Amino acid sequence: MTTHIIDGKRLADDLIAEVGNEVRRLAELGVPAPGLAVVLVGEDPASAIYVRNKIKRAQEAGMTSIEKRLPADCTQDSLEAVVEELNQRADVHGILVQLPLPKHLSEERIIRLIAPSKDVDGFHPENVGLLATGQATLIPCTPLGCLEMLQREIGDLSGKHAVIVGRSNIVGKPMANLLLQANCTITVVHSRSVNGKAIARQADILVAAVGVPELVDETWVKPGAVVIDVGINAIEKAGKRRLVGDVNYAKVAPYAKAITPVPGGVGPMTIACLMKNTLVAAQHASQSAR
Ligand SMILES: NC(=O)C1=CN([C@@H]2O[C@H](COP(=O)(O)OP(=O)(O)OC[C@H]3O[C@@H](n4cnc5c(N)ncnc54)[C@H](OP(=O)(O)O)[C@@H]3O)[C@@H](O)[C@H]2O)C=CC1
Ligand SMILES: Nc1nc(=O)c2c([nH]1)NC[C@@H]1CN(c3ccc(C(=O)N[C@@H](CCC(=O)O)C(=O)O)cc3)C=[N+]21
Repeated sequence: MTTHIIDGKRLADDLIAEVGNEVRRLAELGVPAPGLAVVLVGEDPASAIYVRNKIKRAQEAGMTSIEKRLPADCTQDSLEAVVEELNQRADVHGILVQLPLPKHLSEERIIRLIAPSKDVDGFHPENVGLLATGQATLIPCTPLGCLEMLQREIGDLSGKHAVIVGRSNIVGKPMANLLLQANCTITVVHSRSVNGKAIARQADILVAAVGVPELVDETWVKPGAVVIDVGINAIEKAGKRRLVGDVNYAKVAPYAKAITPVPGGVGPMTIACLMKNTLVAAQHASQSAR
């Protein structure tokens, strides 16, 4: 069996080029460039890299971007003031607050404060509810990127058994909702599941979003399954820092019909979907201004 390696980097480049074309088309009609604001609290180096990537990709797509940095020890009030200012700004169409926040800050309160129409992460309870009822326009970027890759790989997903390992609000739960809407049969496995591995082995589509480096090996995978590895874990190997997923790629790849690599899989698609969501938010803003 030859395994298809799903090239998330190339798909992301294509998607960003498409978004860029639409941004330029709108500019010719006099629609202002979509604006993305990224808020980063603290100095976490990994977060800083993602934020830099997001800003670079926004520029590639012809969007404006602004970065707001706050110190790790900032107050809840000062962070809320930043979000409120961004909510008011007409040139900002998308707001992303990089998570996780330092422990002393309330993520829930910050997410609720972001205007739902600018919530390009799709984390506001209003957008979560719209997703759950099949009415969403702003869908969480990571699950959206995974769905796009699955549809390109498989086509119609109807009737496929999808097992999602992980039930976080940012990946596992919205992934389950999206795949349910795509007519998959869904099972969600988490840390309290009994024999999650045996359940995973029944999957036609296996999505790993666990945050445990290389947890999923070949004993979790039915031969011929399509495997999506959401995990991004920095580990030390032979004295060097390296990124690995939640899937043991070398062990799983020979059995999978198709698999996403790390890096170069879900990560770049997440950022491309963020650009797509920012465009969608800007289009809505220009329609409601008319
Ligand atoms: N590529 C991208 O763009 C993104 C990548 N990520 C990466 O994806 C991974 C998951 O992120 P996120 O969802 O935020 O992580 P969380 O830590 O929020 O959630 C992890 C989930 O995995 C479950 N879990 C933990 N250990 C096991 C286990 N041994 N067996 C079964 N389930 C387990 C937890 O269960 P319980 O709920 O019971 O605790 C939890 O539901 C991370 O590696 C993260 O870095 C995240 C976001 C975007
Ligand atoms: N509000 C919020 N929204 C998020 O979407 C969000 C977040 N907070 N916090 C952190 C996680 C993580 N995340 C990644 C995005 C892109 C890559 C990415 O581009 N990865 C590249 C390589 C990156 C590298 O080399 O370090 C790849 O996998 O090929 C990774 C991880 C978004 N997240």
